[in-house]
Amino acid sequence: MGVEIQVEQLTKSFGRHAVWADVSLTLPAGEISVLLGPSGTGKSVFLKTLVGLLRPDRGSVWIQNQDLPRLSERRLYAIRRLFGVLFQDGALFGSMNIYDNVAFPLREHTRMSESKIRAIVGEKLEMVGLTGDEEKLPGQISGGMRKRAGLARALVLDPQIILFDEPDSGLDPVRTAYLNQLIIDLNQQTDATFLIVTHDINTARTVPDNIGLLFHGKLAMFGPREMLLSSTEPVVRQFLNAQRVGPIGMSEEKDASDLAAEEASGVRLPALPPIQRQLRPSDGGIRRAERPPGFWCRTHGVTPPPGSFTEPRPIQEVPL
Ligand SMILES: Nc1ncnc2c1ncn2[C@@H]1O[C@H](COP(=O)(O)OP(=O)(O)OP(=O)(O)O)[C@@H](O)[C@H]1O
Repeated sequence: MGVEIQVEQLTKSFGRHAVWADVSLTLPAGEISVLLGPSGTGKSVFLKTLVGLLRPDRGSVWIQNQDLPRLSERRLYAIRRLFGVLFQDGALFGSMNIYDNVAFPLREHTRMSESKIRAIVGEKLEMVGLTGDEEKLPGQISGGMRKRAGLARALVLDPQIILFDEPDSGLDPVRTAYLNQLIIDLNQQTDATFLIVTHDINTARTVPDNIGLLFHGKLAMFGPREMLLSSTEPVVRQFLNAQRVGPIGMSEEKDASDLAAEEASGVRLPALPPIQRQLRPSDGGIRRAERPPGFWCRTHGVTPPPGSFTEPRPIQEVPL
């Protein structure tokens, strides 16, 4: 079972550059959360701060009653064992084949025998669909395969928290769809706590249990998927619907005159699109964190946009 992460008033800057301030949120144990935000708002910095690779200026990251930023290097090292991290490019060692890359954390952090290591590496490679590719070097496989190899490596120590930094960057829509299904299936199998940084709005709308949005140095909103997808808060609405009209401009925040001009021109955001059903495990089972479609809206008296939660239409086969 995954563990809860409680972030309180977290603040990070580099010199005079404030990245974000007073970020507070709880990543519920075993649930999938997505973190969104315009480029440069500090999503990767947030992941690195969670795992203790960067120290915040102030604030707390509570995991199992321990406040990460206050831990000694030795205790931090121990608690990092709870984490698996999938970095953007898979972060594989170019000179090692896929097998050795995936075996690396086991050889570094455990005293397991090579036969035990072989069993675990084989199991994780099978989970991500890379059985048979053990001997290949990272340079000999596609970007999508490198991501999956990076994921297998992130899984070998059976982490209770998995952080994904843009798992879908550089992938075509079909491979992104496969990866999203893999993420849902992995969450069902491991019950770990997932946090995914992504720019892919379709991923954000269909995969997570919770969504967070960083904007202009603050956490604009964090909460259940249906809460954000039905929100009319301007920043959330603009970002989750990938629109130009709204407070977010090309260089992050529009200035007052741009916003006033937009207002005067009478352009309005289009109606909220329907909320799609959340992606489900491929074996037809359920994830522990899964809720029935529309559950949050119903229990909070929110009327979802028309057409929400309808069953996807079966694809009609057209005779050639
Ligand atoms: N080690 C560092 N030293 C100084 N500044 C840094 C460091 N790491 C990140 N930054 C700065 O912090 C800001 C946030 O960077 P980050 O990579 O977290 O953004 P992001 O939201 O993940 O962006 P993108 O969506 O484009 O990947 C950027 O301005 C970046 O230059």
